[in-house]
Amino acid sequence: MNKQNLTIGGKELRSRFFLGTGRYPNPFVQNEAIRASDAEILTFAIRRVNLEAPGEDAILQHLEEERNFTYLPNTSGAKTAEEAVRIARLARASGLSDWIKVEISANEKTLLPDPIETLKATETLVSEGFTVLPYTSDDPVLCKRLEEAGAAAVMPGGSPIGTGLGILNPYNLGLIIEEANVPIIVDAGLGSAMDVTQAMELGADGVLMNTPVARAKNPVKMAEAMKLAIEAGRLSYEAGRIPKKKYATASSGLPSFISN
Ligand SMILES: CC(=O)[C@@H](O)[C@H](O)COP(=O)(O)O
Repeated sequence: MNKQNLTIGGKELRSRFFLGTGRYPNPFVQNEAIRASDAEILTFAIRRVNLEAPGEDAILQHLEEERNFTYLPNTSGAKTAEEAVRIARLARASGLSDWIKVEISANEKTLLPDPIETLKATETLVSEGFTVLPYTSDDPVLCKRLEEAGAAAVMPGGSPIGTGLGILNPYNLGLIIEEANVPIIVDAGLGSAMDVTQAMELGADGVLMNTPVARAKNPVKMAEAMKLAIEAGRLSYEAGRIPKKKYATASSGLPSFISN
């Protein structure tokens, strides 16, 4: 079967796995998990990076140099559009990337994204030439507005960051995917390979995860499990599942190519 690669901001990606770099037990495990995930896009909080010398940074210096990663720095910690825009400009000025994950939350308890500030920041950063991937709530109207504002991909949450609760509203997510003309990446709240497969079978173009890999008992094995779940879910989506029915049909009947 012909598998189509994902393209974001004009860049063709071989992997649909977006991986966070925080909270691993140590840099060695982080590196092995990244390798096992086969992720190409790595995200990290800009506020945790030493922007004076990104090459010597504690997070980034451990990443294998031979692999060709695309960095997706994120604005986590920002509480307003103004703060997020300032952080993004700093990251670009220090040579990190002009790809930016807009992440704005004011509520420490839920870390849910602020929809209004997220839209404002997206509009500003798009107008400044950034490739913008906003992390947002799973609201179909808002996701459409972000697409119209020029987001290169839209990233609705499955559930709050770090909860591992999985996809709380598959109905909304299905609508978002159905309506979208840009890639939809499910970002945050996934906990297991089952959640990932569900996201991909709903038709998501990719998933972004950090906690379920970094905090697993064995992050390297979990990174591989998530990679396989992404591939299986995508393949199943492309193959087209059977419709759900209320009553049984004997599966031992004659094949349709004989009975017809
Ligand atoms: C690293 C990052 O960007 C997180 O803020 C992201 O939203 C992932 O969430 P989980 O940690 O729940 O996978």
